[in-house]
Amino acid sequence: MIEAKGLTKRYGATVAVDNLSFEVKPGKVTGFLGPNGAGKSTTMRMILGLDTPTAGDVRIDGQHYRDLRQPLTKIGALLDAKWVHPNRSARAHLAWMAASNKLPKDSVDKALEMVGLTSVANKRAGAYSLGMSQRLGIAGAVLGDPEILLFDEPVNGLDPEGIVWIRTFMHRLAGEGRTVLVSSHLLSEMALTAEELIVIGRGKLIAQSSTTEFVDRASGTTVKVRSPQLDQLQGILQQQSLVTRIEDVEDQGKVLFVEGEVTTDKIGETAAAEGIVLHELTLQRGSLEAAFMQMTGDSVDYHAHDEIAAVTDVTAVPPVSGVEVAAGPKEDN
Ligand SMILES: Nc1ncnc2c1ncn2[C@@H]1O[C@H](COP(=O)(O)OP(=O)(O)OP(=O)(O)O)[C@@H](O)[C@H]1O
Repeated sequence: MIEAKGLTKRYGATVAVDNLSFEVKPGKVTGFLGPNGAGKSTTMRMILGLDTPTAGDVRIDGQHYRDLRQPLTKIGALLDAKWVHPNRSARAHLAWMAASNKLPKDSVDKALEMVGLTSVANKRAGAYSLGMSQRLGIAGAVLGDPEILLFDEPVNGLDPEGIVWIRTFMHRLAGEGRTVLVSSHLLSEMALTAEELIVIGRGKLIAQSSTTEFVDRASGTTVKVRSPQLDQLQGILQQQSLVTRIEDVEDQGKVLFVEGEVTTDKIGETAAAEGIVLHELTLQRGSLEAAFMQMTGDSVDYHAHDEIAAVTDVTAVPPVSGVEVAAGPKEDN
């Protein structure tokens, strides 16, 4: 488990992280979200002892990083996939990491196998594609078989196949009972990857909850109903003080939408009691993009309004390609 209490980091006049408290629990993938400059990387660096908090504290299973005896066996991290020496092979790079951390010799082969780099392990890392470099960075993170893993923007710049691979890999690590914290700008991808979320803005905590709760709280749920007796059903639901509207939907005809605190069970039972035929009864959730924009709107430092609008407009892209919420594209390396 990772536990931050009142974590604060100031760089001169800039408050990068502001009195941040959160917990990252084992057995789940926790997404770490926030607009550009929200303080995600600074927080991750403080967890790893690479930056010293100005105030507050962050601990890994009760200990500070600097007090861990063999850090790689407790916590592994991917912060920057391109920090490997370009002339070194993946195997040589991992062997050096393993030796300097007194890890068993077979840890290198195990890590290469886990990330699928065995067949190219002797090639120089400088010739690797971005996807292969990310895998090598992840191999470094899992080398010591740690219980806790941090990944800063692991899917940045990857193609759809690479993104799906990373998602599956994160789920596997969490399924093994590990604690997995992953930051990303790709919200639709995070919606598929993370069960839990920590959302920050301007260094402050905005929300910590399950992904479903976060989305439902910010954007609510709607029940969609298709029926040949829509007007009759609408009348009955309105008598129950439910908020309803009927819309013409392309290729579907008239559709009834019921908003607010309502379940498909309740509507189904009401319809059955009145002998109303239903052709469709579906719970519709808001998107993580919409919830994120709503919750972090005030904490975005330097978005132009038209940039936010542009981002909102592209939320219909397929899940795998994701949505970039940042004000500008992040560097791939
Ligand atoms: N070494 C530093 N010196 C001065 N300011 C810094 C330093 N590192 C970060 N900052 C500032 O702290 C704030 C938080 O930055 P940080 O990189 O942690 O945010 P982030 O959420 O990771 O952003 P991004 O998504 O853009 O990577 C920003 O205003 C940034 O400019």
